Amino acid sequence: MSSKSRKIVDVLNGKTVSPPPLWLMRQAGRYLPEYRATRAVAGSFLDLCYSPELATEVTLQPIRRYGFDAAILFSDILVIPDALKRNVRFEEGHGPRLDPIDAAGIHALEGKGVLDHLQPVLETVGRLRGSLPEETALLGFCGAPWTVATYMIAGHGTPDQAPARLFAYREPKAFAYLLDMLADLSADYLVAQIDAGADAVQIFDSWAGVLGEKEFSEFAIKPVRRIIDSVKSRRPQAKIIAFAKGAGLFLKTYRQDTRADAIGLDWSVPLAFAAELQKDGPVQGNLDPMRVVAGGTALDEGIDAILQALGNGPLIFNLGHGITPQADPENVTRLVARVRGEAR
Ligand SMILES: Cc1c2[nH]c(c1CCC(=O)O)Cc1[nH]c(c(CCC(=O)O)c1C)Cc1[nH]c(c(CCC(=O)O)c1C)Cc1[nH]c(c(C)c1CCC(=O)O)C2
Repeated sequence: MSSKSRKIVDVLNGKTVSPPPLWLMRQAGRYLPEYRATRAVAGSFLDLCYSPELATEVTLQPIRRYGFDAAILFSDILVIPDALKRNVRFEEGHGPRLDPIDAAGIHALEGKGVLDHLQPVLETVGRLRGSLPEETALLGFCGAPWTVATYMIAGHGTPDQAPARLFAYREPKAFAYLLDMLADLSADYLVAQIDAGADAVQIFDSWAGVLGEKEFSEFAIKPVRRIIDSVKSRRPQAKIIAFAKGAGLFLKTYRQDTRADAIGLDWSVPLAFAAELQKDGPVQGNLDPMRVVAGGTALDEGIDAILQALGNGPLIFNLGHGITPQADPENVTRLVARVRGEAR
């Protein structure tokens, strides 16, 4: 690798970097006109995910425009269920749809061909490492088993993941089998992304916040720990960010028990608590994406509060969840300048 170190990797190694490096969850997406233009010629959303040429292009778009410190592979957490033949599709205005799975379906899942199916995504990772500026980190990712399982069981997004919570109580054996299988496939997938050129990987547990205490331990911590142990046993240098949205007070034990190098924080995490969490290691977050829609002083004040509370420790500046399609690209320009201290 290069002699120049990538700032996000430095932070993941526990260093304080000032100003903090930044990237935004969902930084390649519908708020960007160039993304919408590529999306329009790509066919379906999954066609875009499986086209190394177009997926590379949309990954690079926000890097060209804003010079973020990291690019995140353009793909989706649902490519694993797609590789498991769950008939994943993205319908305009409806979000993802899958064939809902039951206990018998879970035991019939066939994991063998999954990495072959994901070969185009791994090719995208390799192309990206060859096209990115030397100083820009490349992040790979996967969904956490709990969040991926919620979509597989319900067959679509729901406000509270009631179908998956109910299934977990009624069919504990099948559910545990599904989480273990997703964890093992995800670990293999992350190792392959690292080998293809990813500097670090993020595990997205977007639905961790609907779990009770015991369930958080069983369904959020345990499978993510299984992924991290598996990846690190094979690639000891691998750096892993774990983002459990809505995990609140569980975040302290989440970091300790998953052994993630950094934890992602959503915007509901109080900054004083975030500073406590930062004493145990690097944190990433946590601006409310609506502040990027609002712009102006709402944006500036949100940024300043995070920098003040967390800027003197290991921090990767990010949003508390993905940027939304309503965000004005000009507000992102303003955000980048302010985080980098160019606008105060
Ligand atoms: C739960 C989840 C999914 N996908 C993902 C998560 C976890 C993070 C989160 O909670 O946001 C992760 C994801 N999805 C996407 C990325 C790309 C990388 C990035 O820029 O962050 C990443 C990291 C692209 C995408 N994934 C999706 C889009 C929009 C689809 C389009 O362009 O037509 C993008 C850019 C589609 C998607 N994919 C998913 C949903 C619920 C949707 C529909 C929501 C929507 O329409 O905004 C599942």
